[in-house]
Amino acid sequence: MKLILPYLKQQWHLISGALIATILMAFAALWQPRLLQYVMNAIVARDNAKVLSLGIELIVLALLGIVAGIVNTVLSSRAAVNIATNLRADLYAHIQSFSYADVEQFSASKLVVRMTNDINQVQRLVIAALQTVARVPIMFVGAVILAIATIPDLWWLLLIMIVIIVLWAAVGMTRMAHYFGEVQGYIDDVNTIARENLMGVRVVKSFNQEHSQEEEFDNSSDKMGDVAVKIGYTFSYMMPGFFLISYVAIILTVMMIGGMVGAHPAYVAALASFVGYLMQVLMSVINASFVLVGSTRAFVSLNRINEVMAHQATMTLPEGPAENLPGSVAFDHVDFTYPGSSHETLHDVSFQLDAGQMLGIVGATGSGKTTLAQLIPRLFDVTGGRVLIGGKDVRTLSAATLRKVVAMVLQRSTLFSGTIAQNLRQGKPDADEHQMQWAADIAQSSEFVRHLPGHFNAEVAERSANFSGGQKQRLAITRGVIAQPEILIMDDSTSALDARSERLVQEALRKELKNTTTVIIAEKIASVVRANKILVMDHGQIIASGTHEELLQTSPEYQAIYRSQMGTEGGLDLDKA
Ligand SMILES: Nc1ncnc2c1ncn2[C@@H]1O[C@H](COP(=O)(O)OP(=O)(O)OP(=O)(O)O)[C@@H](O)[C@H]1O
Repeated sequence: MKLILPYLKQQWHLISGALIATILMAFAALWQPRLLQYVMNAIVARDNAKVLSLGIELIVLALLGIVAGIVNTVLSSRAAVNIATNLRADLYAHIQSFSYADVEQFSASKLVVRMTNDINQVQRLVIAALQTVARVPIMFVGAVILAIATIPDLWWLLLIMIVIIVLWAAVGMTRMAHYFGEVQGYIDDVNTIARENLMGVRVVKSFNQEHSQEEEFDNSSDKMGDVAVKIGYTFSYMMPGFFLISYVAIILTVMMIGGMVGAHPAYVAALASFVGYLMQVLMSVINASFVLVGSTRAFVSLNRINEVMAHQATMTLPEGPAENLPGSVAFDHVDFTYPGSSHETLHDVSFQLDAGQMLGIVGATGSGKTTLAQLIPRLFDVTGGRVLIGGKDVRTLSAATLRKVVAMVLQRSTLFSGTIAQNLRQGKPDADEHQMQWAADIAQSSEFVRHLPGHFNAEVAERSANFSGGQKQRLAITRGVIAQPEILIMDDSTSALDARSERLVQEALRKELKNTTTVIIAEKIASVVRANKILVMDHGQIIASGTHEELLQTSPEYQAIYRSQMGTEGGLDLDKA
């Protein structure tokens, strides 16, 4: 609740208007049975003039109720939408401050559900609350008082009906609250499965996995459906139960009044009014229980949003302007364990690289190459030792400095929907066409961009589905080099390029980015053969380092990798490199 209070305060004018309107609605509704009673009395007394004036009063009251209802709906919807929009914007901004590890901890699809479904629940709660929170207590208390004032002798009947209805509502509500909590969990599951399947649609299709994926989705969806059926079932017996209780109360009222008419003839005219109040008491309890049920669902959502909002980014980068730093890199006895993992992924990693040098990293799959590289732009913090750029611990560098000095190109390059130019400007916001062309020439992407309609203004589809793997990698390299970073990390980012293109990229990098330090993670030895230093990784440790020639003499592991690639594309290419 604390989470939503500031948002409610921001909308106080709309909320006050909605509450005033709902209070007016309550009073209009409460007065109607009483006026009806007066009309009955006037009819019995054959006072036509009074019947007419009371009739007009009834119509005016009904109109007032309708207008107040419309005003309430408009204002409460607007307040709820504003609150949801502001909350969503703040949630999104907060998630943006998360480190890579934080996003992994929650999982991307769960964060999306928080921003969509959970916020919608809160929006619905605000609307329901503004429509009922003030009205229900007024209606309930007012109807009870007016019912007793109408036929004081039947106070006990009213009391019994209220107790039974409240108990009945409590039984149903407890069940519903439980089911709604369950549904929310299943929504998360269904979203995760749908997201993974749709994002991996090519794999699903190529492995003919549609059927098994469908089964998995259906399984979770069925569980959600089962709970929804239970919710429907609970509704289906709760509502008739409410009406049964009220009909029994009405029959008892009529029977009781039948016995009292002798002593109180006015009770006949009061009957309709009393029954009207009985129904209003009933409706107040039903409305209150629905809002409470709805709010348990929304409170689950609020808690889930709060969980994200309360999560402080595990890593914050210092604020400050972008510094100029030389591109030297040093690892000083670095240990690293992934958050939540029980074993060290990197152990005692130390090496030094001067500005402008090229570092190659090779090693078996899972040996820690990517992990090592991720520590340079500080995607994660070391758990022991230090990573230094230009002689400074990366933990002391501002976000602006780190982003300016280091660019990282990943194997699975992510391009965003929009245009090629927009994607390239993520690397350099003020990049002009000339600079784009220069970077594209280095990354060997100018040839295919030239053939696209609109060239750099060509469209990039969602998940860059309109580009091949090699084209995506070339564009990602273009984005990486466009700002001429001091340090360029290429994590297996030429794997989809043919040997000739890869060699051309490397030659262009050497020629155009002479002062840039390059860190190249590669499967193929041919990709790193010209490096000033090559690290051979195994189980999170550097087991050998040196130049290609040195390693061929000294490292059996390097020799083994080299031999395994002889005669392959990489091995053949090595001779030409
Ligand atoms: N986000 C993560 N959370 C927990 N463990 C991880 C995470 N990412 C990687 N690992 C683990 O860390 C180890 C090193 O992974 P890393 O990706 O650095 O290897 P790699 O040498 O780059 O492998 P490859 O050549 O296959 O890309 C692996 O055992 C992997 O399972």
